[in-house]
Amino acid sequence: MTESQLNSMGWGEKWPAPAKLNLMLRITGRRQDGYHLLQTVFRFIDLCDLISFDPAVDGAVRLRNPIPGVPESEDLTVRAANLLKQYTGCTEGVWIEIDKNLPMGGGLGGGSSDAATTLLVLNRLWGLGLSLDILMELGLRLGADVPVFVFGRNAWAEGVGEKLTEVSVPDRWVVVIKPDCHVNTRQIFLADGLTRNSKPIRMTDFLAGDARNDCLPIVGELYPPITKAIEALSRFGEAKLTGTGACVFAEFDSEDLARHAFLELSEDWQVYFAKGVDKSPLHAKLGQGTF
Ligand SMILES: C[C@](O)(CO)[C@H](O)COP(=O)(O)OP(=O)(O)OC[C@H]1O[C@@H](n2ccc(N)nc2=O)[C@H](O)[C@@H]1O
Ligand SMILES: Nc1ncnc2c1ncn2[C@@H]1O[C@H](COP(=O)(O)OP(=O)(O)OP(=O)(O)O)[C@@H](O)[C@H]1O
Repeated sequence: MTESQLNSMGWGEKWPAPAKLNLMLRITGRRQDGYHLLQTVFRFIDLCDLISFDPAVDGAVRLRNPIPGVPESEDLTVRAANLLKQYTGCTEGVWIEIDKNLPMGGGLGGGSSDAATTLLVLNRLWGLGLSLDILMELGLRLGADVPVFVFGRNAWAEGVGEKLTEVSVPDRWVVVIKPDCHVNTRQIFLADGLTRNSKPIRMTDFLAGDARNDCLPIVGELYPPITKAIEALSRFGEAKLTGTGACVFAEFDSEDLARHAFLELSEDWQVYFAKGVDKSPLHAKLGQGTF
């Protein structure tokens, strides 16, 4: 096949892997296997990693640019591609290249989103014909945040984050601070002082303003830079923690106010400026066709 034929199929193209924010997060219980039952609202933003795929003739799954500190076989894109091969018996190989823009250990779900993009795009490029439901189920085996990135719409989530209902949240501009620390999600979920018995709420309660994150007290205690970032962002808007952190964010109705906050905070912090979107940029690029 010629290079232009391969490109027209989507090989060699850059596919987005967007970030998510948790607009609220309640921990309502714990399963026998230790995983926590949550209620959360996932909101997509337009900050993205970019991932490209090229055919590999030897049938292996390989990374062109492994992420420092993450062994190639543990990278979530490699695990996602190998899971697809194992599940379907597909014998194809692939070279994966990740332009990493999303901070790691930030609560923006970067690794999970990279995995979801790999599942969806290779399903298309390898012609596997798996449904969105099956891809979400495979995604859940890789991490609790992967299914929503396969789902591709802002969502109210329950279970460990895999029971998803599409929701409409207001269009907003977003400023995100990445404090200078990495939060280990597992450590937070194992912490003694973590609230694990929040009363479940309904979507209408969230829309009426009940939007706390149960991880914040313990995360703030363990990571002082996150408390400082919340204080700094609170000068401009309602500052919240996404997931287990480390990132904190505020939403703005006005682009000008968001830009003002972004510029002021940029002097002292690693800051990102983003726009909330209803649909994952990956799904927008994949279009309506079969997955
Ligand atoms: C905090 C959130 O980001 C909210 O969206 C997610 O719940 C975390 O999702 P994730 O990073 O994909 O998490 P995983 O990679 O599945 O799990 C990391 C570790 O966090 C703990 N974990 C995670 C999710 C969950 N609902 N309960 C848990 O107890 C488990 O100990 C697990 O070993
Ligand atoms: N492609 C990848 N990109 C980023 N991290 C990866 C990747 N593959 C594996 N990882 C591992 O996953 C860990 C968590 O990374 P990630 O960026 O998803 O964190 P996060 O934003 O806190 O995610 P979450 O909100 O889902 O908890 C990293 O520290 C790294 O060890």
